[in-house]
Amino acid sequence: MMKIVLAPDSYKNSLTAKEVATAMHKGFAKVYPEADFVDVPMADGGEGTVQSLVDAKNGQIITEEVTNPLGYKTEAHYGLIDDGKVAVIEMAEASGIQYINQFTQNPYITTTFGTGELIKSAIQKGAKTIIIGIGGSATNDGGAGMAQALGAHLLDEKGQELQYGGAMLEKLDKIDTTDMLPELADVKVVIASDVTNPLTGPNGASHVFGPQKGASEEMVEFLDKALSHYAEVLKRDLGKDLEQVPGAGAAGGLGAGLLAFTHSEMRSGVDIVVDYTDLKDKVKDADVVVTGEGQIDFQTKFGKTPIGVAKATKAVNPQATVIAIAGSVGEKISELYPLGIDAIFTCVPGVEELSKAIQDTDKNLQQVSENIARLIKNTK
Ligand SMILES: O=C(O)[C@H](O)CO
Repeated sequence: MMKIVLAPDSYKNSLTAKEVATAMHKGFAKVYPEADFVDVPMADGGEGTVQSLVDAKNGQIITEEVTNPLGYKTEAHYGLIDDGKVAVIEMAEASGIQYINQFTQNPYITTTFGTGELIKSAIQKGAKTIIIGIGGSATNDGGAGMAQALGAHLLDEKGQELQYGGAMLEKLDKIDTTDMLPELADVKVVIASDVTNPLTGPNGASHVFGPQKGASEEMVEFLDKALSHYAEVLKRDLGKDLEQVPGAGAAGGLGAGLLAFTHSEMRSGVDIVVDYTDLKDKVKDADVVVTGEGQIDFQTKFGKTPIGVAKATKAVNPQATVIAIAGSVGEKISELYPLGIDAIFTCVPGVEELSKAIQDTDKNLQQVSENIARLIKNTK
């Protein structure tokens, strides 16, 4: 029997990954009603990762009141899967750039405290592994707020707790971890970072991502020095030398903070999702694997979902046909063929307003999926 696996990412501002998979499934089922279908919502550690993993694994969404980057209360969500043993968190839920605007943005004071509160909530509910997608942040605090929410004391010369924000790190004199959540010792943190920048320097968090969070040139210099000082104290007090580690500069240095204060490792986001959804097992006897994302172009090769799905499939089943369907197909997609995607299609039927294309995505995806299935059937 024909086996067809539908393993797309979400289409941003349009459909969740589960909804995309369902639309593809419906289109293929018109031509192959008897086929063995497996829908696997996918993600790459970015926006939508919590929803995709919760959908793929029949998990649960948890809502918590936490501190937003500006210090106000907000509601944020994370996921629990595998009977609550694994939590899935997107840091932007609590500490993302959507919380600031041109009037309120100020990376001197924005904090990752809320991300720490989400981690704490998950641990208190029994999670032993935390998958955390980092990026899209409003912060430049090196994950200091996150560490404080988990009980670390970041003290100044007078032994006073540092206030929120990246600028305060300049005053850091001592780190005391004795009051940190004891359960942290048995928790593994798996970090999916959106970039590989180091913590400091010209390619570091402050220089590259500070301006988008409201840092002027002068602020960038100050924040970079503050993070460098923070890195020195992390090295001295926790024995972790993180300043130039790839990904340490992600999410305003939250990468460094997680590596310093938790038992953690950085991995490619899509590889994490491939593992937790058992994708390789599901595709190993598949005839056709369909993946996709809202916009596909040569940049997809830098760790986006379709390439992760294609590589995972070809590693265990080189004979399978891997097809990608996207809303928009951009430049140099030929760079994706040697990486395992056999053919790429757009689901947009013609020149039209973006809003219309977004509105019709479900219908259009079904249509193109049916057409692809008809072609496959005809050539078999
Ligand atoms: O949050 C940020 O600073 C950017 O997305 C890079 O991680």
